[in-house]
Amino acid sequence: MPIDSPSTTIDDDSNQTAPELPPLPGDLRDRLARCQSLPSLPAAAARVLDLARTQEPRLADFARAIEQDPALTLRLLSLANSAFYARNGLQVTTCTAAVSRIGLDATLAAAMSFGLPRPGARHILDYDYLWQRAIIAALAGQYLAQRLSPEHAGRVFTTALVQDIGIMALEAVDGDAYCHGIPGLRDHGALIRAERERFGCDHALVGAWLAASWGVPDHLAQGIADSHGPLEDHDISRLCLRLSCRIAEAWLAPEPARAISDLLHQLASLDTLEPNLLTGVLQQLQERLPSTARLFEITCPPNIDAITLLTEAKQLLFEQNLRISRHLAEQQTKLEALNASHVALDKQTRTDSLTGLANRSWLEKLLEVHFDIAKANQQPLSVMFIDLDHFKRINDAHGHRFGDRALIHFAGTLKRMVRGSDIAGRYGGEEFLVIMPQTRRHQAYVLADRVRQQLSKGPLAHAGGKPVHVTASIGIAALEDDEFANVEALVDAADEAMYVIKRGGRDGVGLFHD
Ligand SMILES: Nc1nc2c(ncn2[C@@H]2O[C@H](COP(=O)(O)OP(=O)(O)OP(=O)(O)O)[C@@H](O)[C@H]2O)c(=O)[nH]1
Repeated sequence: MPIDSPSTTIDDDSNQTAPELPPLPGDLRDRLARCQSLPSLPAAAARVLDLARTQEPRLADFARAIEQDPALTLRLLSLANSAFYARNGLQVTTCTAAVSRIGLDATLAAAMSFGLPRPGARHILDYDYLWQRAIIAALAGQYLAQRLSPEHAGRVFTTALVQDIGIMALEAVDGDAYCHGIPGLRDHGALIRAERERFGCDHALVGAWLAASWGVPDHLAQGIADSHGPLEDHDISRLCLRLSCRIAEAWLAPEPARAISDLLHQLASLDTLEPNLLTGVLQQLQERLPSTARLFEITCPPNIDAITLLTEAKQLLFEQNLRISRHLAEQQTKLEALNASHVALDKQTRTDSLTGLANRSWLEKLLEVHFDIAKANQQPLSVMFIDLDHFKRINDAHGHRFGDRALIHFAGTLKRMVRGSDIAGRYGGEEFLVIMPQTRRHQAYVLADRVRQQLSKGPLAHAGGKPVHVTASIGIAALEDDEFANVEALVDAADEAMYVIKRGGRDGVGLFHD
């Protein structure tokens, strides 16, 4: 029920059973129960609450209960005659008319807040700040709820107004120790953390316990207990309440524009809220805070121009986003550089450092993959095992470095001769392996013989101006008849075919099986 629409019920669903409140830590509950100076309700407010709990409360009964307390009556009359409620300009003079005009939720809120401790010398805590926070949250929450869930606007107003009564209770129970043990009231997040560390729970739960002990409707106590939850909540009245205290904190922050910009940033990720809603809330606060502060007899919170505040906040948010995207771009560049070095590193671990061909472990990994593919798709796959002949003699005759150059030269020749889909690698020493996917043994044979002929055609290198010829023994095995259980068997077969050639006099190509 919105605060400005009179009704004789507190809230449409106020009689629904709310979930039970989480229990207070045992020792704190005992201390609260023993404490003589907890905030209490004036008798008139207690009677208003009693009436609110009855099945069908009547307007006249409320008015009679309030009339018992002249100060509360005066407060209600001024509320009903304030600019917000007296839109038609007519003044009300009786309690019944006042209750009828402002609605029962606002009546309840006024009655409850009337009994709460006021700013004064007795308190160490900044009660001015607490009260300012309370009325800003109440107005903000009410505005939000009127737009998002009008039937809950009254409830949100009342709950937001009294959501921090737990702070008053903790001050009463723990005195100076509490006031000096907390980091102040202005950073609510830090306050909550300090309370949880000190008492095992925060003031929201204590406030809910206190409100329940006054006999408030269950939903009100539950609302107080829920008030510190995250903004990501699809329950609209909870969201309005939680957002209301964040708005209050931002309005009262030393740098409101920065605080609102942080809030805008948080709201950007919520799909439940339209960003423009915040503009309306801030304008509403600017308009209504002075009169509401007068009604509650507290110092008026700073008068901030809503439009300027939002413009500054959006500018700060824009600058912050710009900083974030610059930072992201820098991170991205770093990541790319890291990836590039990783790729380079990875390439190093895959290639043979002398020839630049695939090394043995990479060859084996690739062969595993091609072997599985060929088996699964019943495709041919051939491997060629090449062993250069009498290589020891080359090294012995011309030196190891010359041998190295010969190996590099052969690797280059081999790479140029194989197809793009083939993989040529150095298996070890003067041994090379070529993997030929989708290649039948007779096709592999043609390539192998071409390699052999290429070696015999021209010298592999020159030593002292003289050509140095190298021949090769080549063995081929093919996965055509499904006879090889694994890659090792296939490579062994090619190796065996190569050895047949070696034993037969070298410089030739042999097929496994032949
Ligand atoms: N220069 C050079 N020589 C290598 C390298 N790896 C292996 N070798 C040499 O290759 C030769 C292989 O000798 P063997 O296994 O006896 O075979 P081979 O002399 O080629 O004779 P067959 O294989 O029987 O024809 C050895 O002398 C190795 O030192 C290398 O990276 N660089």
